[in-house]
Amino acid sequence: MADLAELRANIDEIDRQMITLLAERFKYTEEVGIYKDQHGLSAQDPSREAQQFQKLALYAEQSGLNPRYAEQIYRHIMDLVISRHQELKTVQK
Ligand SMILES: O=C(O)C(=O)C[C@]1(C(=O)O)C=C[C@@H](O)C=C1
Repeated sequence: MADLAELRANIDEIDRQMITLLAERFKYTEEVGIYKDQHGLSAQDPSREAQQFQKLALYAEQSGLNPRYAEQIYRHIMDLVISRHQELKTVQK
């Protein structure tokens, strides 16, 4: 059994990688938000989300992650993205 410091070092490294990937994901969703604003599209796209949640559940199962955790984490991420897209739409032009 690894000691606590070793376990926490692994967690810290995963957190570093997750933040890097989240920053990258939010850069792309920012571009999507600008595109949606310019083309008069809704901030939220439920059919796209349904496809994503299906894939996320599969990835979670394949990785041994509780699919409900994946769903809750991504629901929160997407809600943040939707809020940002709504904000982009209300910016004075
Ligand atoms: O793909 C889009 O249309 C997005 O706005 C991105 C995103 C996402 O974070 O993946 C966010 C909100 C939408 O409801 C669907 C997906």
